[in-house]
Amino acid sequence: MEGWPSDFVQIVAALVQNPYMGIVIVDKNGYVTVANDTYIHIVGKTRDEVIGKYIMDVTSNSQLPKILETGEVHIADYWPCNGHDLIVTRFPIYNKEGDLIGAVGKSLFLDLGDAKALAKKVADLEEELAFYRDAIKSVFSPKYCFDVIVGKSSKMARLKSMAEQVAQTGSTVLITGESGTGKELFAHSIHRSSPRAHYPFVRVNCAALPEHLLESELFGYEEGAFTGARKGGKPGKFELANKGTIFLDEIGDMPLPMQAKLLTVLQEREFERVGGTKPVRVDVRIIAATNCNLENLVEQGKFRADLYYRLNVVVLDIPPLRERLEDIPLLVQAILPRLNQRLNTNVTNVSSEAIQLLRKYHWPGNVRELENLLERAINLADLNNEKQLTAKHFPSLQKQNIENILIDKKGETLADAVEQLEKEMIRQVLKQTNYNKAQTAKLLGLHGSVLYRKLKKYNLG
Ligand SMILES: Nc1ncnc2c1ncn2[C@@H]1O[C@H](COP(=O)(O)OP(=O)(O)OP(=O)(O)O)[C@@H](O)[C@H]1O
Repeated sequence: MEGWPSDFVQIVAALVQNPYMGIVIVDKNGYVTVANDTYIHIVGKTRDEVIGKYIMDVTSNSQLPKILETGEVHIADYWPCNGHDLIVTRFPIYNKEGDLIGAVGKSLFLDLGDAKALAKKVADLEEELAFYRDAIKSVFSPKYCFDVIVGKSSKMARLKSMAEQVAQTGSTVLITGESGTGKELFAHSIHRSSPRAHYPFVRVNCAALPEHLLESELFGYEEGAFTGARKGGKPGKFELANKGTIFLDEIGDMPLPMQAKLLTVLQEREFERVGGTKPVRVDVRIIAATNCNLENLVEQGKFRADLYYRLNVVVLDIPPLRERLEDIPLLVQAILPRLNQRLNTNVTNVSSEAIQLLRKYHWPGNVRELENLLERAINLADLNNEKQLTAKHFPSLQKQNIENILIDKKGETLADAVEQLEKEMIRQVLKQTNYNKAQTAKLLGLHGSVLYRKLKKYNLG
C-alpha cells in the first residue's frame, strides 16, 4: 500500500462496497490495497488473506500485473475465477504527475449467470415488442389503410394506386390539393402501409406556429437555450419521428428562414437543436402537403426554389370533389356510419333526390364540407320519424339549386327563368308538405285551383 494514505484507502473501500460487483485495487507493485466483500467472496478467501497480499497469491490467474506492466485497459474481458464465470474490466490508475500508481479490477456481474439472466430478459422484451409491432401492423394493414380513402372515380383510383406504390419506397412525397380533399388522409395511409408503419407518424402544422416556436418544435432545444426552456431540453418533432414519417402540413406557409433549415435536413439528414452544438442524425421520411400553388409562391419569392425541387420528388395531386362528383354516393355511405357513431343517431341513407342535389353543388370545401353538410342535415332531421335524409334536410343546397337555375338560364327569356323557378319552388314545397296540396297552396299563397293548374302544367301532380 506504498504511498497511499490510510484514510484514503478507507474512503475508497467504503465507496466500492457493492453486492453486485466485485472490485479490487492494487498498488503499483501488485499488492491489494482495497477489495470489496463481493470480490473477497468471489476469490473464496478471508479479508486477511486478501488485503495487503500480492494479487497473484490471492488468485493465480489475475491479469492485474499485466495492466501494471503495460498500462492497458481491458474492457468486458471473460475471467473464470474460483468456479465463477465473470466479465471484468481492468484499468490502470495514474497520479497527477502521470506515474502509474496502481490498477483496478471490476467484475461487471457477480456471475455470468446474471449476465445471461439479463440477456434473457432483454430477449423476452424484444420478443414482446415484436409481438406488439406485428399486432399494430395487422390492425393498420395496407389494405385497411387505403380502404379508408373512398373513391372509385378514375382520378381517385389512379391516385390511390400511385400512393400505394409510393408507400413502399422512402421517397419524399408532396401532396397538393384544395382544403378538405383528403391530403392528411393520404399522408396517414402512406405511412401506415409503408415499412415504417410501426414507427411514429408525426404531424406538424407549419401554418399554426409563429416562426420562433416552429424552430424549437421541429428541431427541439437544449437546456437553457432560452428563458423558460425545459430542464434537460426537449426533442423536436424530427427526433420524435425517427425511423418513422414526419408530415409537414401547410408547408406553403413555412417562413423562409425555416425553409433554409429544412432544406439542410433534407440534404444532410441531420440538424442541431436550438442552443445545441452537436449534430443530431435522424432517419425520417418526409411527406409535405399544401393547398397553395408552390410554383406561384416560388415566383413570388415566398418559397425557396431549391426546397421546392427537393420536395417535388413524387407529387400526389388530389382532385377537388367537384371533379369527381360520381364519388359522392360512396362518400355519403362511408361518412354516415361515422357520423351516426359520433352523434349517436341511426340515419340509414340519403334519398336519391338529395344525392342529385349533392351532385349539383360545386363543393369549395370538398369532402370536409360534405361531412359538415351531412352532420347539419342529421341535426335538421326528425329522427323519431325519419331514418332517411332527403332534399329538405339540405336547405342551403336547395337555395343554391334555385340560384343555379337562374345562372343556367342566363341568356334565356325572363319568362323561361320564372317558369323554372316556379316549378322548382312548387316541387320543393310539395315535398316539404308530404304532397299535401291544400297545405302547399297555402304556403305558396296560391288559390287551390291555381296550384292544380300549375301542377298539371309542370307535370308535378
Ligand atoms: N377520399 C376520402 N374518403 C373518405 N374520407 C375523406 C376522403 N377525403 C377526405 N376525407 C375526410 O374529409 C376530412 C378532411 O380530410 P383531410 O383533413 O385529410 O383534408 P386536407 O386536404 O388535409 O385538408 P386541409 O388542407 O384543410 O388540411 C377528413 O375527415 C377526412 O377523413
